[in-house]
Amino acid sequence: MSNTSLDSDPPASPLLPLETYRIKSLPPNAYYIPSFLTPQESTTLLLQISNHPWTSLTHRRLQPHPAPLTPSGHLLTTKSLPEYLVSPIIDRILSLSFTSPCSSSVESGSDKNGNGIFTNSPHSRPNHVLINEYPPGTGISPHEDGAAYFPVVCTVSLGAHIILQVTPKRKDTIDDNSNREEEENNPPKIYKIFQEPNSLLITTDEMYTEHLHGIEAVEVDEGLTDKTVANWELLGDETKIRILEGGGRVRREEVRISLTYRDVLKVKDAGKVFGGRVLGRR
Ligand SMILES: O=C(O)CCC(=O)C(=O)O
Ligand SMILES: [Fe+2]
Repeated sequence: MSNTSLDSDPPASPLLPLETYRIKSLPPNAYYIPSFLTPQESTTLLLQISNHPWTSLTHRRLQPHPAPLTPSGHLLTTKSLPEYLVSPIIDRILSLSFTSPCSSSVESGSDKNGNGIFTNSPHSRPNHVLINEYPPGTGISPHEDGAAYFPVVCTVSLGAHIILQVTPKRKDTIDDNSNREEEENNPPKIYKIFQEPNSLLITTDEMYTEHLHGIEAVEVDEGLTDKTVANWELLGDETKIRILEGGGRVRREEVRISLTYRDVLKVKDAGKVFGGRVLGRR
């Protein structure tokens, strides 16, 4: 007789309405969900990821699923996302709701067309996942994700913690000396978001369109306090204790892997692209 309680780890905590996870100290809008995946789910996912080929960049590696975007920002493929990237992550993302408790629909995704984070996106769900691998001491330069995507990014972190730095985009001040002076006197605010392993970070709206994000290429993150970490209140107790005991310094001891879920606006079915002519819209 099988006893599932013996061979599975405890289920992920029921998801609460999105508002519960809002990072209140940030411009609108960002949400941070600790323990979005269970340790067992994260181990299984890491194993699946390791079975697929990586594209190597200078300091890090990545996997675009189901395919890389074309230079013009199109998703051109006949494939859809593999099942291990859909369940449980997309099901759970779609079950997150702005209005009602969503614990009963966590696995079925039954709330997906209600009042969720992808309700107004063209495909009503993420259709692309970029997996990035960061060995300790590596990062990603400040950038914006741009117009190829619906402005919602859902990032799952695995392996090790990382600090995402978010900063308002500079206004165009090239010929404006007074603005330049003002910016020199008031350096732009840098927000730090501490991403624990197995967490989900959602950024959207002004956070997506008016800010740059990046990760410093360091082995030790420093200056972390309840004042400098934007999502301090949403962190687990163990993490807070680790930061406090380290005097605001935390070493990145392991490789961190992120899965970035987005809805690419323009999708073309590679099977319908013929002689350079697109016969189907999606
Ligand atoms: O790894 C991350 O958390 C950020 C990745 C990122 O910014 C991107 O893929 O555009
Ligand atoms: Fe990005």
